[in-house]
Amino acid sequence: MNILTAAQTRQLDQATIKEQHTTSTALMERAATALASWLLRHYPPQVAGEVLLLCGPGNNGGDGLALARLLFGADYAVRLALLPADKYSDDYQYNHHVLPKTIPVSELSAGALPSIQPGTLVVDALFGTGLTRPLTGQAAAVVAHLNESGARVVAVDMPSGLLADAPQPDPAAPVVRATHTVSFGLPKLAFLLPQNAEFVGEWHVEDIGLSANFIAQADTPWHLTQLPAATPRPDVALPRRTKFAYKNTFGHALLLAGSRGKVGAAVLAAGACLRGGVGLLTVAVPGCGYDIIQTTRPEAMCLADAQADFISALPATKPYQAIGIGPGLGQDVASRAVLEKLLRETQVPLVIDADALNMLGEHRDLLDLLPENTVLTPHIGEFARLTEKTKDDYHRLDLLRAFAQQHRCLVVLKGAYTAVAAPDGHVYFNTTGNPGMGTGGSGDVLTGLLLALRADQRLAPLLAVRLAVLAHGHAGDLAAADTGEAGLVAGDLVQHIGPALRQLE
Ligand SMILES: NC(=O)C1=CN([C@@H]2O[C@H](COP(=O)(O)OP(=O)(O)OC[C@H]3O[C@@H](n4cnc5c(N)ncnc54)[C@H](OP(=O)(O)O)[C@@H]3O)[C@@H](O)[C@H]2O)[C@H](O)CC1
Ligand SMILES: [K+]
Repeated sequence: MNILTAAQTRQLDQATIKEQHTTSTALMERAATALASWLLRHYPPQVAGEVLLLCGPGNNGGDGLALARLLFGADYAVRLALLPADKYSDDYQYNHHVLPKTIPVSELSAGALPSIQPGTLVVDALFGTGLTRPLTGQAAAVVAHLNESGARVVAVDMPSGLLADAPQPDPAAPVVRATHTVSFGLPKLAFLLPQNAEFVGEWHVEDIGLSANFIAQADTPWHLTQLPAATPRPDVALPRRTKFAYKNTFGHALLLAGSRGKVGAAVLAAGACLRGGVGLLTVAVPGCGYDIIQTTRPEAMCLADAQADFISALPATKPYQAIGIGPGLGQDVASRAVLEKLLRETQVPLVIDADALNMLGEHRDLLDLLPENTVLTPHIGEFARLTEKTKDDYHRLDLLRAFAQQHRCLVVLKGAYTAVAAPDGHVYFNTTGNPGMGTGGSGDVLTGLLLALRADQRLAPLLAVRLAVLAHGHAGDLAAADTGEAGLVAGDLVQHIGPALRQLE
């Protein structure tokens, strides 16, 4: 699924109107109907109490006016407060004209701020994708008043004051802190960035029949990776295994991992690789890890390094279709020499994680040795060590795209919406997973899963990476359903990889 800019959503409206021979007024009615049905599901009249709708002068406000009419018809207690402006959109004026006369309407003029009780449910229909500059004056005063009220806020399309696809020019300008943001057709880029979470709240997307063709062919570097069942046009799926598939199809992977006190990372990554469907797995660990791997992962073959505490030698890399290095590796200079030798010696698909990433960060010259389509899996801190300190999440996305293009690699930037950047600069935001996965070893599991799918000879590099990230998050969601988010441990992820992958077929 593509993610569009604010400007593209306006073109999407026009494309929909033309393609479906409908009108903007009818499209607004679809939006309002979707909003009303969302509210009926999440805040039915007896739960909502009084609903106060704050409406701006454009089509965001128009959505609010149309919604007020529908809620009023559904027996909600509705009150309106309108922001005065020197011009109003046509669809705003239409919905203002057809508003039931018995709905109380006040004006958000200078000094007259609406009374908002903590129990009031506020609908923020002040500004949406038409916002072009920071809020000032009366609009800013209303938003500040709303944020202080402690009321539950449902934002229409965007929390007012936030731009859909760019950083705030004035961080001091007020932005609505919404409990929920309900948008149409597809999420905005702003919804996927951690710095905006306090304003967006929990985001939802309602289908209002917007032109799927326009969305599909829109020119954008931003995309979503969704479960096949979650989208009418799945663009990632795991091919089913044919009867005559055999071990070589699914590859022989080598995992270089572990050091004294961190052999568990190797155990977790190995387990994930095996559960991820790899044909054969060989795990190279320091001497201290040999018995541990052989005992905990009998399905894997094991190579013990001559050194007891860390990996000091690179095994022969020829027999493998993919090689992973990093989980629990430690920072010993001998292990760094192994990484450098691996980079110099092989063109086999690589997955580089954790300590091995930090080694690349400290020795940037090694980046020039990365084979094409190498997979790097930094979290935000590791990415900063690979590039530079970033001023905000948008700047980090620019750096991410530039890095992937410069080094022709696939970068998995781990976070709430893990972003996969491809060598062509396109970015795919993952939509599965939960905060319970912020637990030790979760990254080791992802590395193992990435290694398994990169060893799968049927999968192109980008598809393998998107599927691994999707399955990892989905395994986390399946596991959290059993253990709860707090109780989730990385081993639970390994246990749920099989069921997660089955839902991607
Ligand atoms: N397909 C869809 O997603 C649909 C979306 N709909 C809704 O339409 C809005 C977008 O409506 P639009 O009229 O383009 O703009 P807004 O309502 O967001 O803003 C209204 C005007 O406010 C002015 N503006 C911009 N920034 C500020 C500011 N900081 N302070 C004051 N005023 C501001 C701006 O006009 P200017 O000429 O002053 O720039 C805006 O035009 C979308 O969000 C959805 O809610 C459709 O209803 C259904 C389909
Ligand atoms: K809004």
